[in-house]
Amino acid sequence: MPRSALTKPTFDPTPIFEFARSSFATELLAAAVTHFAVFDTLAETGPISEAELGQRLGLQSRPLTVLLTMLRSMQLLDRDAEGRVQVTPIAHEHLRRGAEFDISEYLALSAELPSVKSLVERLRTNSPTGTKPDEKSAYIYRKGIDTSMEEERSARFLTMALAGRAKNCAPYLAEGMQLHSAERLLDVAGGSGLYAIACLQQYPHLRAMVWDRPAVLKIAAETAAEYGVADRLECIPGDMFHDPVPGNPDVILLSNVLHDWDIPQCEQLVSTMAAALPANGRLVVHDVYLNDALDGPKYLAEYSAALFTLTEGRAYSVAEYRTWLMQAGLTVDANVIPTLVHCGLINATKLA
Ligand SMILES: C[S@@+](CC[C@H](N)C(=O)[O-])C[C@H]1O[C@@H](n2cnc3c(N)ncnc32)[C@H](O)[C@@H]1O
Repeated sequence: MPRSALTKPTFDPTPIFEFARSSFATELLAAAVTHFAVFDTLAETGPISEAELGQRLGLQSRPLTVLLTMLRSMQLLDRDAEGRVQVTPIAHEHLRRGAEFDISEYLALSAELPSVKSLVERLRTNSPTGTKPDEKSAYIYRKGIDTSMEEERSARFLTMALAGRAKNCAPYLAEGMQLHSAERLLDVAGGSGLYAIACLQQYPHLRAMVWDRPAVLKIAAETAAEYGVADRLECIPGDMFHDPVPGNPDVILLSNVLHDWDIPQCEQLVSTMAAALPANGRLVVHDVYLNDALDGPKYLAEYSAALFTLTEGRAYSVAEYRTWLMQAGLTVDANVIPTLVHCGLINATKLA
């Protein structure tokens, strides 16, 4: 009897994901106070633009956004009326060296932990794991980087890690995708294929393709057999940045893909996928979404830091996704359809 990808979990695992990611809050706070002296810098300058703060701290845009999103979500920084970064009253009282109720020495206790020092180095160099000679990147493949996704054992480990989340989210995703009149779904960088598989089980007329690296597709093929949909699922090896979009899909899914990449690559991927769609075709993003003000929520600021350390991306806001989708000529639905584990679907259509 094939397995069902449409059975929902009894208990929502979201709190467990939050616990697992929460160490990034501790580490970023220690980094900000002790290694980057964010609060002392702002006490000296008063409110300044993000760009100027980035220059003073020696941080490029991606690490600066990850750090500021976290500190805003903790309500230690906010913006003044002109949008400049400023210290909040609680941070002014407690995180300024020499202030009467200063607690920064207490936070310095954790500043020398190896995990904090490693995060500080990654923030300074804007580099994920895989950028040192003895390391390999996780989840990302592009020409010129050494990545675990090309080697069978590590690709399996990383893909199965995400299959755990996918099993929980997939029944919700399949409902939310609304594929009653779709014919061919392309799951770009689809990993284990569980999202495409759930869609195939939910919509019996549908065919699907998973496009990913060859080592990852071995797992997708095994999973399709286990779930009894191998006859309707095609595994297509390729490089989404360089190869033509395969299979003439009328719906393209980008699930947890764009958050692995920096903004120029996100724009490139969205524009390539939009160009490959027929009139009335749909591009669907499945991801987590920071607040448009990039000030939280805290549990996603933590996830954004996790993504920053593992990949070349971070978490983005709905406003950021909307901008890329609209730039690519798509019409974006107003609502995000929630799935699970803070994820949701943004649906964008290529109107005729
Ligand atoms: C974070 S995982 C997402 C997997 C799945 N879509 C999900 O939601 O769980 C990113 C996937 O992108 C794939 N990938 C990375 N770079 C790629 C590239 N250049 N071409 C095709 N696939 C790529 C990885 O192998 C990995 O399976």
